[in-house]
Amino acid sequence: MSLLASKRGCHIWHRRLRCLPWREIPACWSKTVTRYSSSLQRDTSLKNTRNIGIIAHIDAGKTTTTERMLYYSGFTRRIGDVDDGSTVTDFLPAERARGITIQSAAVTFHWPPLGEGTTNKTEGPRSQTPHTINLIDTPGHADFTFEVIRSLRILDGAVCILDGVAGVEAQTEKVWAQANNWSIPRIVFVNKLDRDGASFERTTKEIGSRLRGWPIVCQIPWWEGGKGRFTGVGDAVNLCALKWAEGGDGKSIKSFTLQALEQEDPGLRTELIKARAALVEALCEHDEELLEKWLECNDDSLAIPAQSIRDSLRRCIIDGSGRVIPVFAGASFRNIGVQPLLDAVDDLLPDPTERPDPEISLGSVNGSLSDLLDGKISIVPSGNKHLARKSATPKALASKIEGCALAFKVVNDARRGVLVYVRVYSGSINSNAALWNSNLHVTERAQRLLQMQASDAIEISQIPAGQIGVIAGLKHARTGDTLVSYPGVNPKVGPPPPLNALQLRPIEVPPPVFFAAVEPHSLSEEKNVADILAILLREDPSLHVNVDEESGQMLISGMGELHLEIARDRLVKDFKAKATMGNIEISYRECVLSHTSTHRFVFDREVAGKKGKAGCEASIGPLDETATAVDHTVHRDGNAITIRIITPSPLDDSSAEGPSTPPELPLDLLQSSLINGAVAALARGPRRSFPLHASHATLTFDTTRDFFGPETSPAALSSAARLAVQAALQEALSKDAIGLMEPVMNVVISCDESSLGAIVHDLSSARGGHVLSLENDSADNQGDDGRTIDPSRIYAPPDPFASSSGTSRSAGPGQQRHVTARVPLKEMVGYLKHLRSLTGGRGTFIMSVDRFERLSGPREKAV
Ligand SMILES: Nc1nc2c(ncn2[C@@H]2O[C@H](COP(=O)(O)OP(=O)(O)OP(=O)(O)O)[C@@H](O)[C@H]2O)c(=O)[nH]1
Repeated sequence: MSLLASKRGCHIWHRRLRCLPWREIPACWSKTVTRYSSSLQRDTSLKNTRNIGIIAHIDAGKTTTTERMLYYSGFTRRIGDVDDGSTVTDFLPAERARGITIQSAAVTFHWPPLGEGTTNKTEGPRSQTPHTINLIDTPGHADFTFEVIRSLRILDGAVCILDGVAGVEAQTEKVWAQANNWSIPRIVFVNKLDRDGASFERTTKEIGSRLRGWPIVCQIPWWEGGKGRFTGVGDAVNLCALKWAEGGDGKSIKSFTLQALEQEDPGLRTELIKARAALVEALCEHDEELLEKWLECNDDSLAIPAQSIRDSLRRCIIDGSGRVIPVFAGASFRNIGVQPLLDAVDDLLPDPTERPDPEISLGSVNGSLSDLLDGKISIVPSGNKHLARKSATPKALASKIEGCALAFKVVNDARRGVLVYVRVYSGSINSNAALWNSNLHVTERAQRLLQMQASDAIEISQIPAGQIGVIAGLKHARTGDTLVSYPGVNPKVGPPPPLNALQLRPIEVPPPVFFAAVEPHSLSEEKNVADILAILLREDPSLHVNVDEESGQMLISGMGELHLEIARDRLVKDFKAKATMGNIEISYRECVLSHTSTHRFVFDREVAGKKGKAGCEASIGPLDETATAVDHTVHRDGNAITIRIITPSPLDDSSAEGPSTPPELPLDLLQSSLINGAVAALARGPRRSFPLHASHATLTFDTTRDFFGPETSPAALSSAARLAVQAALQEALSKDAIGLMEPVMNVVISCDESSLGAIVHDLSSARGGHVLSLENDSADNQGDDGRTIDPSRIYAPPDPFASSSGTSRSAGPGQQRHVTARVPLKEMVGYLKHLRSLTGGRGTFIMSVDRFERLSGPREKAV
């Protein structure tokens, strides 16, 4: 019924304007289809799968665009609205209340919708075949950058949405650079072109100057009559223009050929021909194949088939270097431009098989997953006599890996419990498989596998390599953990070492710089609050919780004020914990200024009704980054911990490397127990209870002296290590050798030339900052790989409103400047308000932790 109605509406629209027949517009752009269900056969072919993310600055329109994508794909029956809190992807109450995306939501849909398009086509646009699109919506606020990075590493491609008014913003640059690091192929969508002050030309030039790649304009905006309402786009790839019906749901679109444009809008036609020439010329600079085609066509850029251009665009972006950036235009809020953008996702972005092999780490060994599976990485540890004797080859050991997946998101679902989103990298994860968590060293069963559609789910039996899915029922897995299916092993010990330490695409969690105390309202509520915090930590590993051993006080720390405010909302409003969160304060650090003597501690106490006894010796000093690591050294939270195990000289096996520990105390268990104890001691400094930083603890365990048979349990070892390190810290305190450190931020401020002086003065005089650089958009822009982007060589259609609205920012007082500075975090608290007043509301900034710096005398007193 709705299908008929929508078609009829379109026909009327076509007749009235005497343009092209209905069939010229891809059917999928306008039909309403029913949502797919588990009974429908899903196209799981990897060639037709796109794992993509949407990245951008806060408020650029990611959620608004996603909602349209879901609507046009037939996934939803109405368009959700960010402003009235009815979106599908922002489904946490805190997200809906604030209108921002906090956690990236993953959603699967098809484009074109299933049942449409031609299947099994061997040539022509890929977008004529239904593709499974796994879409990850990522947050744009700087406090959640870590969430973006975590999502980025599992993506095969990304759509970067820019606000056509604000242009390229600081956060976009930051996420763009991260996407370069992960080599993610990208296309850009310039959104909000309906708004006053929008400038496609300026934004395109900024893409060149600030994102440091060559923008290739694939679509140009269509302003009604050249200067009127934003009504559609000119498509330089397919040589046509698309006009959206005013005020509709975006399904009524008229297509005009170049010929039809002669009558409809000759100005647009002329510009479209220019755009095609510029597109071909720019691509030919990067792609020999297209150059040959162009020569074959006698240098006639209009004669080159659209498919050749699509293929060339694909080739140019597939390496993920960002050197070529296809640019599309639209206004998703007005429902303009989203369907061709979806086509571009199918046509230009890669499928999982076209992506580079994921990197892995196995303890200290790094490599790629396929090298591991092909037996090219030596994984038989020389000290492991058992494996060596069985002459198990690396290939034989690795080939037993049935599936390997990365948990990229954990969500607590009110109905289904904790859901773990995974991307599978090899083999498959099967329902009910035993999964070894190589971060936590536990085995868990994948009780149920689901395909998520934002808040809806379909049960599936398998998640194959290349796909994204959800595992329900896991009790431990956290965001960022690697899960390995390795049948036939003891669930307690997992795959043979070092496979039990296999990590996919490991990333570092940045240090938290704000903290707040969490006070449960009653003693009986303590356990509940601790459980809820544990779920929040599983969801977001950039949150940290420390419980003070002595006072029992819980401290939660995170990346920014908003980050902790959201954690508080989740705790109190979503989970209904009876607890109060105290003021959000800066998380300073303590550091050890000189080396202490060694302190031995023998722990001898009953723990949970079991006797525990273990000894350990510890000393601590400042961290020397230049020193070469000896013994077993690990780095945790900015500190180093060295474990020395002293054993009687090896008796039986002179070829064995490393100390031979008592059989009931395997070396890795001994080391990890001691490390856990040291980490706990370093989490709370002796002077002001701030965590230690830049300190180096050395722990010695002498098996003849510190080992007491079965009583030396992991818990006793950790306690002995903690108390020995604490004793060393107390010595440092008594010698006045504990200093304070503060987080110093790397700040990038974007402002007009006219506010630059006031900002720089304020930063360096009032805030104790150091200005590092002052850039402008027209500066000589050299990319990381040394490529220089000359903005004057970038094609972009002229903006009809540029001169009248004064939006040009290329020269004069309106020119955009970017101030990079290092400023203590303390001086940046509440800075946005101040910046707004200095810049008449136009300035924006982003910041990230640069380092911790020792506080000087007067600043120390102010803490
Ligand atoms: N005029 C206009 N407004 C838009 C357009 N796209 C989005 N908006 C508005 O811009 C605001 C931000 O849109 P969102 O979709 O929430 O932006 P976002 O990028 O998801 O923001 P975060 O989730 O906070 O990162 C909302 O008020 C939208 O209605 C557009 O094309 N034109």
